This record gives sequence, C-alpha cells and structure tokens, in this order.
Amino acid sequence: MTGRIGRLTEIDFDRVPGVLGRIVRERAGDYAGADAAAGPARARALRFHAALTGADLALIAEVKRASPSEGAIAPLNPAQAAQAYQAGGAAAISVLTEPRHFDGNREALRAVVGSVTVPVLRKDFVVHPAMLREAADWGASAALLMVSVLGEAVGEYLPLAHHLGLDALVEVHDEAELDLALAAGAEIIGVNNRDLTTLHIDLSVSPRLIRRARDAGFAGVLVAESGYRTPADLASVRGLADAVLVGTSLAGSGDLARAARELMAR
Ligand SMILES: O=C(O)c1ccccc1NCC(=O)[C@H](O)[C@H](O)COP(=O)(O)O
Repeated sequence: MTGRIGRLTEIDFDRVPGVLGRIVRERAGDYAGADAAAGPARARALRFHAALTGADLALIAEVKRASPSEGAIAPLNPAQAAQAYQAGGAAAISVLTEPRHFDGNREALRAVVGSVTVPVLRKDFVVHPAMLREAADWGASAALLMVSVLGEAVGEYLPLAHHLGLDALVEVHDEAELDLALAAGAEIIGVNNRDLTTLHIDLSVSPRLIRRARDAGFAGVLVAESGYRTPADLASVRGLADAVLVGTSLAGSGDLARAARELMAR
C-alpha cells in the first residue's frame, strides 16, 4: 500500500491541559507542514510485542537524560546506557526523542538501535504521522501513542503504525482512556502512573487499570509505567502486568546494569 492510509482527523491540541499540553503544542509546531504520507507498507516483525511476552515481568528500560519532573537526570551516552540496560536484563529499550524537556533526539535513537539486539521504542509525543514514519526510518521497533494526546484519533494512528511495520505502545492514565484504547484495537497497552498534566505519581493506577483491561477480556500485552524505584514498588504489578517501563530511577543510578538487575530481582 502506498500513499496516505486515509485522511487523518485533525486533532485539537489546545484541549490537552497542563505540562503535557505545553509539550504537545510545541511538538505540533515542530511538525507543522511535515509530509503526512504514509509511504509503502513495511513488514511487521512484532519484535517489541514478542520481547514483552513469556517472561515473568519484562523490563523496558528508558534512556532518559532529563524530564519536566526532575530537570537534568544524568548525561547518559545513549548507546552505552542501552548496552548497560541490556546487560542488566532489559527486554527492550525506550529512547526519548523529545529535545526541549527530555534532552532526546534522533541521534540517540539511532545510536541505541545500532548498539543493542533488543527492540527499541521511540518515546515521544506523537502528534503527526511523520513522527511514525521517522520512527520506522530510524530503526525503532515500536512507537508510543498517547490517548491523552490523540483522543479518538488513536484509532487512526494505530493502523498507521502497523502499516509502517511498528508495534504501538498505546498509553492510558484513566478508565475513559483505557476504554478508548480497547475500542481502537490496541495490542499493547501501557498504563502510566504519572498524571502528565500535574506530574503526580500514584502507583495504584497501573494495577487498577490492568485489572479492568483483563476483566474486559483484553488478551494483549499490559505495561505498567512510571514511578518504580525499588523491588517492593513492583509487588503491586507482579502477576498482573507483562512488563514495566522504568526511566528515572535507572537512568540516575550511576550503574545502570546493576540498577536494572537489582530492581527486577525477586
Ligand atoms: O517524566 C516526566 O516528568 C514526564 C513529564 C511529562 C510528560 C511525560 C513524562 N514522562 C514520560 C514517561 O512516561 C516516563 O518517561 C516513563 O514512563 C518512565 O517513567 P519514570 O520511571 O518515572 O521515569
């Protein structure tokens, strides 16, 4: 299939509140006028999906040099950080590519893809189809789609990601967003414990929404995201989630392989 896969609904980013709203409006400005054509279909390897299934609780370790919550975290070399995470048992690597608040960029993603054998997630605030095309061009296996940002349009971005050969981590933070992700046909759902409008973290959000997804008959992959610092923090999602996504506590640890190993130890 070539060209556009249908015309995408225009999204009103002014409706997104707080810190998240500011970031997505900046990203929308960055991509204003970018080419929205999907281009040819690419084969789906489903590597990210496969990496998160089968294990007791898989780790997606994040290359995160800065954030709105913390400011500067650590001046990581992305390739070295990713190699350390892989050595520490990570099943996949998440790389932030947002430049203003997370000190991310394309080079970081490409360097990570070239230095590890595990699949790589492009973690950014996807507001334009070109961002998915870039993710595929740069070698990512998956991209993040946030229901809080895309709203019902997540149902259009999801097939576009798949058309480009990408898995999609569809992120939610409350019941309404989860119901939208399920209706859109998400195969991998991430539940973020962090309220991205206020930056408040509540570790009870993931177990609550993961139970709701399973009760609704969801048979796909469920990922608990944000705020995990100690093995004890993970107790509430062991046996429920397929994977956890961890950034700050690992990135700021000084010994990334050891921190990954110790966090996941039972
Ligand atoms: O981390 C932030 O401060 C943040 C602020 C605004 C939007 C997104 C933000 N983080 C994105 C993430 O979801 C996390 O990087 C990821 O889940 C890892 O979280 P953590 O382990 O708490 O760093």
